[in-house]
Amino acid sequence: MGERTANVQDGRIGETLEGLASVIRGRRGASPETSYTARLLQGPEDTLLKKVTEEATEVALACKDNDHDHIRYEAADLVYHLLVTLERYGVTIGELAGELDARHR
Ligand SMILES: N=c1c2ncn([C@@H]3O[C@H](COP(=O)(O)OP(=O)(O)OP(=O)(O)O)[C@@H](O)[C@H]3O)c2ncn1[C@@H]1O[C@H](COP(=O)(O)O)[C@@H](O)[C@H]1O
Repeated sequence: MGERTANVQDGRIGETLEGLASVIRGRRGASPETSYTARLLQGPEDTLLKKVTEEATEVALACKDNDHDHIRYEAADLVYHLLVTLERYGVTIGELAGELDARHR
């Protein structure tokens, strides 16, 4: 089931990431009272940076358990928090793609 879900998404990961990045960008001016994303974007820098570090650790722990569904779940948490981090520091998805493409051999 977990594998199947992942495979269905494979063909449109770019669309998914762009869509999520766009939602996150739109939360720049949202109220921190109603939006977790707005709290991360507008709150203390260290809250966001600590969160993205924690999420990376949670991916590593799920890998150590070799738990497929848990790895996928925590990876999604990490990607979301990474996208919020990129938005906060002004790095676009396009720039990220450019960096990755430039490394492609
Ligand atoms: N993709 C996400 C997303 N992924 C994770 N999270 C939040 O990130 C937090 C993760 O923190 P924790 O790891 O402590 O929470 P947890 O998963 O319950 O805990 P663990 O089991 O991992 O330990 C939770 O509050 C989640 O709700 C997200 N919050 C928002 N989004 C996206 O952002 C959009 C805007 O949402 P608002 O933030 O509500 O504006 C949403 O429509 C979603 O598309």
